[in-house]
Amino acid sequence: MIYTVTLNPSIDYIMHVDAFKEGGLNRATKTYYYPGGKGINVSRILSKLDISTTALGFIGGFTGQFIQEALEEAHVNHNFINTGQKTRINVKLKSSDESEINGPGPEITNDQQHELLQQVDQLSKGDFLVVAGSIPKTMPPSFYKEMAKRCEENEAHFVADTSGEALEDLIGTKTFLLKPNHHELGELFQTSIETKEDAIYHAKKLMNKSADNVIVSMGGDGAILVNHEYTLFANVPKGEVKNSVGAGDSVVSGFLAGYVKTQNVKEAFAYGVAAGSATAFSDDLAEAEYIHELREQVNVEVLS
Ligand SMILES: Nc1ncnc2c1ncn2[C@@H]1O[C@H](COP(=O)(O)OP(=O)(O)OP(=O)(O)O)[C@@H](O)[C@H]1O
Ligand SMILES: O=P(O)(O)OC[C@@]1(O)O[C@H](CO)[C@@H](O)[C@@H]1O
Repeated sequence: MIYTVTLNPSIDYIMHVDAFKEGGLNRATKTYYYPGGKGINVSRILSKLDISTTALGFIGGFTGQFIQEALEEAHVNHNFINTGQKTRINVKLKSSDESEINGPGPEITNDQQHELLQQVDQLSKGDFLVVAGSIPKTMPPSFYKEMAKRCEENEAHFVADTSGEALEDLIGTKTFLLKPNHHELGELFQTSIETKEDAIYHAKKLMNKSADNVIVSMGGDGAILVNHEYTLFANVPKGEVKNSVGAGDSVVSGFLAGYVKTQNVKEAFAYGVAAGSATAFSDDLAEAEYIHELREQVNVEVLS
């Protein structure tokens, strides 16, 4: 089973506005509501790809109720802890540019944190736990590391798509996959990543003997994967980028779906990149058929 954790889920409220004017009255031409948060997105795509998944995390209020109902409609299992406070709404404004306003999220008590850790303790050997997204301010940045340690004890695979202090904290902790984008990797090592060589050098530093695989996505410039056997580069398919929300989450889902189906890291990597681009070229998260179609356009090169 692949479990995902979203500590700070959201309703993603997508607003399309022609020629947005700051400080003026703008009227949206189209609006959409989606269940959001990075872990939830990973679960939604896995489910589209017929991979069994359960979404965990904290949820509450009418917004939390909406998310649970939307996940049920999409046949995504969930087992959230109720915070008794409203889950946030994140605004994604699509005009000539994409702008995002993400809410802060609720306070999570020590008891609620403990309850989530107890759920993680129930994982079995071979399960996957994917943690992705921001950590609410009332929780320690080391919370992901605590979950990773518990996964190691249970022989479950730990996967993280995070940045900043939470990512730094995972260096030296056993993980199956880390997936920063090149900006997040640069920020971690206080540098700017301009080339794939820069990305490879710093991905290896992040891998630091304890991560099995590190993927660094570089938007339209492709992606690299390093592990203890080889270094790979994947191109991205060509297309019109419509939506970056959830593209990074799609890379993680595609990789895991490919890995669970084939046990082959190269194939999983190609599938992850195809899934990322399929979402980037769609209005919402990608559909399975489109991911399969784009997979044919992704070539994985073994660099060393
Ligand atoms: N211009 C593009 N052309 C094709 N694919 C793209 C493009 N931009 C992004 N993608 C796809 O989306 C994936 C993730 O993009 P990116 O590297 O920007 O990660 P991210 O910043 O984590 O994503 P997100 O914007 O969802 O947070 C890429 O690996 C690629 O598959
Ligand atoms: O505020 P966070 O937790 O960093 O990111 C949350 C978020 O922007 O990430 C997802 C896309 O990756 C969206 O569904 C959601 O709104």
